[in-house]
Amino acid sequence: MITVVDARKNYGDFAALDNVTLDIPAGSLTALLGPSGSGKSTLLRSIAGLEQLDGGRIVIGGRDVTGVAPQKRGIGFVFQHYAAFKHMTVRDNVAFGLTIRKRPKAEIARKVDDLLEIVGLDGFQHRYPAQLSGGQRQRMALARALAVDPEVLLLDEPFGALDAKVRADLRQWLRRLHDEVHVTTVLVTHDQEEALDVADRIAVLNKGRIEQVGDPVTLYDRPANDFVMSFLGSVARLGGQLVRPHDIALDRSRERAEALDARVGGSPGVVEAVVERVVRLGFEVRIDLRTDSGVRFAAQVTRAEADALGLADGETVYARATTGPDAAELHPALAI
Ligand SMILES: Nc1ncnc2c1ncn2[C@@H]1O[C@H](COP(=O)(O)OP(=O)(O)OP(=O)(O)O)[C@@H](O)[C@H]1O
Repeated sequence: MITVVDARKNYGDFAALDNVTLDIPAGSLTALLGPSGSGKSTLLRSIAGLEQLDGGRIVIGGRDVTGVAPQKRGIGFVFQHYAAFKHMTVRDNVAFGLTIRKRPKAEIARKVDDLLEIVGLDGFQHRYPAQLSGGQRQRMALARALAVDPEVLLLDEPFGALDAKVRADLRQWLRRLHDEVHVTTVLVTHDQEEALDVADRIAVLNKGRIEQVGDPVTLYDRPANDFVMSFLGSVARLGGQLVRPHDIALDRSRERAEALDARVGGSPGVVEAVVERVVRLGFEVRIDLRTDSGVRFAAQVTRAEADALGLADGETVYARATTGPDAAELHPALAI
């Protein structure tokens, strides 16, 4: 378990961390998610001891490490841009932490072989970092960080420099690795899809403060505020209220829309809009809409629903939210 208590970090007058308190459970894979400049890296680097806090405490596994040097905190760290010794082979890079700790040669050899297998790099022992792809280098960096059996693994946008496909593959791989190795892992990312996909807990940061902490489903379904809601996925503003595009239903008849809407507590009401565009996204269909007053929003429906509506550009529809703030439990009843 990592506990951050009232952490403060200032750069001049600017509070990069503004009294952050956070518990990171042992064995979890926790994502620190937030926009650029929200303080994610500062928090991660403070846990690592690479930044000194101006106030507050960091406790790792029951030990207050606030004033402890980074190399004595029992952490492994992986950065966005791999930091490897270019003149050393993959094997020697992974072995580095063990070699400087003067561990017996046989133990090092066994451990490095095991780790290279876990990260899918067996057969690459004798290559140099320049002979690896970006994704392979990041996996090597992970093996190196894991070699010294850290209590905590800290990852700062480890896949940030890679292209989208490799990135998606590596996060699946990280999830499986974590299920195997179970080391308490903290991942910094600004990508909500990455956080929702890989983490079992997410802490959402904004302007040096924590907005909400929870598991992905809770954060997505019950965001604490508008910031968390918009940051965790696309949203539409319907009658002044934020609604997810797939929580909007469309009707051609105002009467029917109003009758169904009356059953949703706290709903923003029925909004008349004109179809600007119908975009087929495989199984789902996005319908771009515009109200009389020029407000644009999108609804996302299944293909079957879109076909039943038979919408074309320029037609008028009546939009309503299928979930309201006080009536989430009504949602299934409305799926008619
Ligand atoms: N050494 C520094 N000196 C001055 N300001 C800094 C320093 N390091 C970070 N900051 C500021 O602190 C704030 C938080 O930075 P941090 O790197 O933690 O953000 P982040 O959420 O990780 O953003 P990104 O996703 O862009 O890396 C930013 O406004 C940044 O400009």
